[in-house]
Amino acid sequence: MSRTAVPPQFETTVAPSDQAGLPARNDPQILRICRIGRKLFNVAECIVTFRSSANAACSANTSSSASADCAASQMPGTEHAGDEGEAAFCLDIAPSDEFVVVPDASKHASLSEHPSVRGGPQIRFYASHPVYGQDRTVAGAISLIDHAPRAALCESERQTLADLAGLVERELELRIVNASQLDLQKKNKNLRRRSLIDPLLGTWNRGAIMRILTIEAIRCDKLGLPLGLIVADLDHFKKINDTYGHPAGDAVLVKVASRLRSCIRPQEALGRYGGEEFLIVLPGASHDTAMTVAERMRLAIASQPEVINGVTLNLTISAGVATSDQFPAATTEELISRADMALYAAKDGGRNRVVKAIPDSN
Ligand SMILES: Nc1nc2c(ncn2[C@@H]2O[C@H](COP(=O)(O)OP(=O)(O)OP(=O)(O)O)[C@@H](O)[C@H]2O)c(=O)[nH]1
Repeated sequence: MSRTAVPPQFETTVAPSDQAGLPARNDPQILRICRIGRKLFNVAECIVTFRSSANAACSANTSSSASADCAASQMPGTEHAGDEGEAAFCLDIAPSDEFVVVPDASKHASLSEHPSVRGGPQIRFYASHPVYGQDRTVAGAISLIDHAPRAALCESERQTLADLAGLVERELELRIVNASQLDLQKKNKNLRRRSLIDPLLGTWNRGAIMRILTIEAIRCDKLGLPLGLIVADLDHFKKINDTYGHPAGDAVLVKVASRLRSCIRPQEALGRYGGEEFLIVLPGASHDTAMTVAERMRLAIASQPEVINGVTLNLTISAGVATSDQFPAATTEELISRADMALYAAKDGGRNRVVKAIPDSN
């Protein structure tokens, strides 16, 4: 439906504003202020309207329907005939940077032509105070509407309307603070996550897997559960780098990490302990279980060649296993050292094998 042009003194000057933090339509806090305004002034309607970045559509001289693009809060339960309702009337009138009062719109030179004055809700009295955003530009307005003519507002009434506008401004400020706090929390979370993840492999990095190991060791100890550790290392990886280049070596590491990850359960953790060395933490895993997982990992790598840049590579890993049920008095560092020693034994033994840590014989 085409809209009646509003008089120049009420014309919306289109200035796209930042919408972040603008209250939603029928925001409960803004509605509360509207209810207070309605009661205080004993008027039919108290309406808060905001400019949105879609305000181009709110321009008085466009023919498109604008109210859907602009936020308007009003008392619930009031009747509106589409664009001819009170909210649409307020949205038609630009949030001026001055206090505006029209005692009888039907006698106003240009507003008398507005469809909401000539017919529809029969608007007569109209008063409005600007609402400022954080940048001190006009963000919207708080308006009073009545269906009978009224006297212009006295000084103290103007002050009351200005105070209500101040409350709306406070709500806007709160929303902006809340929005930036949420944004900050999200960024912090992402940063924290990034600081724990290996950027190449997407596994836990060394710091993170060590923390997981410490936490799980304490938890398992409290629950009387064993804790299993696997240290796994790619065999002859230097040769791959030297033959096919570092990027191909990186691609191999990514594939190996992915295969290793497929061998563990969600409560177990895979971390990059060094260049091509992985540490796997298995909470609740006994010696036998940890050996089974390590053997599953070895097979997952060795059973099928990997194709990198069109080159087929037969990969293998060696692994050392140590568990707390084997070494009940060991610290986490000692357990890692035991698993490491077993890994060296696997390398010495010819690679592509799993070796368990041997308790001292005395
Ligand atoms: N492409 C790539 N190579 C890495 C990365 N980190 C470490 N390396 C390489 O991994 C290789 C490890 O070599 P070595 O320690 O001799 O181990 P290896 O050749 O696998 O021999 P064994 O472990 O004894 O079987 C070195 O060439 C490192 O440069 C990485 O992130 N990307």
